[in-house]
Amino acid sequence: MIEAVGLTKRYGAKTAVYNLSFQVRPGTVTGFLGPNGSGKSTTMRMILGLDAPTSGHATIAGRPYRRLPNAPRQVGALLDAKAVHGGRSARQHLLSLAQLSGIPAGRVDEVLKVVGLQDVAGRRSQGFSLGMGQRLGIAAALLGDPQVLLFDEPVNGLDPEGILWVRNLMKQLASEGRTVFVSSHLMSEMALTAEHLIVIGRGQLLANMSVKDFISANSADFARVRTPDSAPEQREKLTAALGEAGGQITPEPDGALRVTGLPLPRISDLAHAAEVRLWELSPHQASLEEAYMRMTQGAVDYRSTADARAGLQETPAGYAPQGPGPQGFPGGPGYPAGQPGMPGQVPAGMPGPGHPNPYAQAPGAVPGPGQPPPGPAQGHPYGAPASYAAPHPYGQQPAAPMPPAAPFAPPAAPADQPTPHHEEAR
Ligand SMILES: Nc1ncnc2c1ncn2[C@@H]1O[C@H](COP(=O)(O)OP(=O)(O)OP(=O)(O)O)[C@@H](O)[C@H]1O
Repeated sequence: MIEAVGLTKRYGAKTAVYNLSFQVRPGTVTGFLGPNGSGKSTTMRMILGLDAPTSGHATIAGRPYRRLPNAPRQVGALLDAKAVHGGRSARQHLLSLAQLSGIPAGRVDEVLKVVGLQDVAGRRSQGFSLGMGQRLGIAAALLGDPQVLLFDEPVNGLDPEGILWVRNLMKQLASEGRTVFVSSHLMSEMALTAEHLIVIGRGQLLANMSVKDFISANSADFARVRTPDSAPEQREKLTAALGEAGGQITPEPDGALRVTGLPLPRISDLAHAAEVRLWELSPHQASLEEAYMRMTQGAVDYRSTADARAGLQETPAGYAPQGPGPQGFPGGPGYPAGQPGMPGQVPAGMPGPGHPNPYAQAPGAVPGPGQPPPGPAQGHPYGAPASYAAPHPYGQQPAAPMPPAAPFAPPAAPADQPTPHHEEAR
């Protein structure tokens, strides 16, 4: 199990992670979601002992990573697939990692097969595509057959076959009783891969709950209603009737109406009473992506000008932006003990009032209790040391039965291709 307790990380004036507490349990895939810059990588680096927390602590199997006996044999991680010596072949790279951790060389070919790189194992990794680099990083994480695995954006750059393979691999690793903690920006993918979610925004915990609960807590159920396209007056009549009955109606781009606040039978009765024919009356629930966008909309640092959230509904009624949150939300039932409740616990730099998410709507946003003023720059270089290579684990057990991936059709690049100096410097 991975546990974070009150994790806080400041880089000078920047609070990257604030008072983050959660547990990642074995046996399920736990997704780690958050907008760009929300602190996911920083959190993973603190768990892996690569960054020192400003306060709080993180443990794996009850101990800080650096105090784990045989840490490299217990924990595997993919943090940065590019942290590979480009002049080495995939096999050489894995062999050097294996040697450092006392892993038998035979394990290298096993993991190369698992990730589908056996046919390009002799190629220099500088010629690898993004997806091949990801596979090599995953191979390194699996090298020690570890019980605890952390993957930062493992499907980055993978094609659909690769994404499916990663999904199945994560699930299999979890089904073997391992702890699998995986960050991703692909919400649809996370919905298929993870059972549990930890969502952060601007370094703070936004949700810690099952995918199912996350979607239902963040989605306003709505009905789609369509009247005959050839009769716009019917649509207007229905809009008026539903509005009078207390429904909220939003036109959809295809001419349908999105109705909230009225149950389906009531909509049907109102349409009947108004003598409006319906071509469609269907119940809908938001996808994980929509639920995620709704939850994090006040905690996004970097946003495109064409707002992808256009068309999303306002915060659903009953979302309880003030007072106790829903199950698993800050201040709500099931929320992890020791987390700051809502309101008034928003640290400096967090969104202020008016944002439709739990933190942003907390009245009187103030620095967190006991939060010291920003300290001097911490001087933790973000890119150093070689990140995913940090925990190069190995378990003495025989290799876990993992499904091999389809091998790559190797690109035509000679194995002895000279390595430009600047590439080596990566
Ligand atoms: N070494 C550092 N020095 C200063 N600021 C840093 C450093 N590392 C991270 N940060 C800042 O901390 C915040 C969190 O960054 P982090 O990389 O952890 O986010 P993330 O959720 O992993 O982002 P992404 O999804 O874009 O990878 C960002 O604002 C980032 O700029």
